[in-house]
Amino acid sequence: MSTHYQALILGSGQAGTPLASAFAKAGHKTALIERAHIAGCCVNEGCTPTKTLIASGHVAYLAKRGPDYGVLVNRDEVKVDMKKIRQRKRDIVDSFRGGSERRLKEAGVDVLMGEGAFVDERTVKVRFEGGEEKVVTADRIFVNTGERPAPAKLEGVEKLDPKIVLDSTSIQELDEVPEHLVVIGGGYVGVEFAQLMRRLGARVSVLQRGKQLLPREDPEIAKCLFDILKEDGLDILLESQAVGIEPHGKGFKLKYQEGKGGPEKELIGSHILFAAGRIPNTEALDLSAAGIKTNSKGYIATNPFLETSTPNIYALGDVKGPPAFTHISYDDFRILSHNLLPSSSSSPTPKSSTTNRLVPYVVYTDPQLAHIGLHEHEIPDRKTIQVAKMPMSYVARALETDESRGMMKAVVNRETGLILGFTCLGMEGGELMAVVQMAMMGGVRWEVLQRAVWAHPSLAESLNNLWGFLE
Ligand SMILES: Cc1cc2nc3c(=O)[nH]c(=O)nc-3n(C[C@H](O)[C@H](O)[C@H](O)COP(=O)(O)OP(=O)(O)OC[C@H]3O[C@@H](n4cnc5c(N)ncnc54)[C@H](O)[C@@H]3O)c2cc1C
Ligand SMILES: NC(=O)c1ccc[n+]([C@@H]2O[C@H](COP(=O)([O-])OP(=O)(O)OC[C@H]3O[C@@H](n4cnc5c(N)ncnc54)[C@H](O)[C@@H]3O)[C@@H](O)[C@H]2O)c1
Repeated sequence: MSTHYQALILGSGQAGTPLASAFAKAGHKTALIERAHIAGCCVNEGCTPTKTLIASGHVAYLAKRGPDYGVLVNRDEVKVDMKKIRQRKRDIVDSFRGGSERRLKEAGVDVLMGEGAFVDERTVKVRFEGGEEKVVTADRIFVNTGERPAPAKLEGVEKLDPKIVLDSTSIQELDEVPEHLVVIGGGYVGVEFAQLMRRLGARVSVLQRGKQLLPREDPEIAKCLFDILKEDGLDILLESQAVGIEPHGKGFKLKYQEGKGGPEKELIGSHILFAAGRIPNTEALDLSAAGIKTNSKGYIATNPFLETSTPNIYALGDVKGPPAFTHISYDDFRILSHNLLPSSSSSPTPKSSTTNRLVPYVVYTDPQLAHIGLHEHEIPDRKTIQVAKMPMSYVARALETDESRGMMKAVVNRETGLILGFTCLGMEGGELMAVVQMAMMGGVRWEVLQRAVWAHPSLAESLNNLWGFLE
């Protein structure tokens, strides 16, 4: 016999988890189906653990730079304890996940720890670990099943010891620093882990297929990050493609083509990290049984109200395609709870949607790469805009801290003075970007920021000076 729910959530991601609590608290009979762990990728294998590990990497980096600040340590004696670093990461993840589990329980959500698959547009079958199954039906179904790392695709990879073939999840469980880590892919995952492992003491080589790191970023910013990572001792091979791999001692020999049409070369490494993108968790769902359409890349197609092609089925977070960020998934939760749960306010508000949503993000390299709005290359008519660029070495706070690598760049509308986009590759770039985000949200012209009184010596103070570079 099936159990009927008013709201059924598939996947405990960054939208589904709070949505389940919100529905349950509003008095709806609600269930959440999760096949691996409550709180999804972000908490268990994404943002939380990586930013915790990166904090250890930052301390290692600063410890080695002690003498630059007059703090006398022997650079060569700075050692890392990978088991301790991993335990610190595990503890923080456990505590965050525990918080999510507790909130679901307190809200009265039925949590079903198993894999969900559609039977039809109202029915889902849950398969539990032991093989038992349960059928549930629901008035509304929300899919928040996220993505996972694209599988390692390289001729010969199956012959390697699986312990040295890593993805963004397994690399976080290493108990020692790799001797020579080769990273395939220079996207967000690739650059964050590459710099982290270098700081912890590994030799690191990055193979990036495209002609710049982080292909979606402004080329000038990407080049600036490239130079910073090179300065930190990373080998970065652009326009390079892995061709094949074979076991070599305890590690491997990687054959790759360097540069477009360049010669075939070899690289000896101890561990290989595949960071060449992520794929949606949709196969297990049997979407066709519920008539849910996907786009050409396999992501669930939704309209701006997050409705799928099947009435009363919604998709949230990464499973509906990029941008794939926790805060975007969380905003999907906000949109649906606003549209579907009656508000306590007496005056009705318009339906929320994803239309014109601002998408800020931060890549947690050091310095951080933070961005919001449009890039210069995304604006078709160059005559309508003005661009300002300023090196971080003009920022007093960055100089005083001796973390002045990087640059910032803003794009404004020439006529209205409104800010269209802002990037900061600089220390605490995410915090500075948030200041500009506020201005963009409020429709504040750049001149207002130029004239504002900012506390000295804050990073925000640089917003007095940046606009002097508008060309
Ligand atoms: C290494 C790494 C670092 C990242 N760092 C950041 C960062 O710093 N900042 C940021 O904003 N974003 C970051 N991200 C991206 C971020 O983690 C995701 O955008 C975020 O987790 C949103 O995911 P989601 O809500 O779509 O679902 P997810 O968090 O992916 O959760 C989906 C859940 O669904 C479950 N599931 C899948 N299929 C089924 C099924 N059939 N039945 C039941 N359950 C199922 C999965 O087990 C999972 O728990 C990072 C990602 C990675 C990999
Ligand atoms: N700080 C953050 O917010 C953060 C951190 C990590 C991940 N994420 C999210 O996760 C998403 C996925 O990140 P990702 O880095 O896995 O994917 P990605 O798609 O951003 O980057 C993959 C990179 O690999 C390269 N590539 C692909 N195939 C290759 C090959 N065969 N050889 C060499 N290079 C190859 C691509 O050119 C690209 O640069 C991101 O887009 C982001 O939304 C966010």
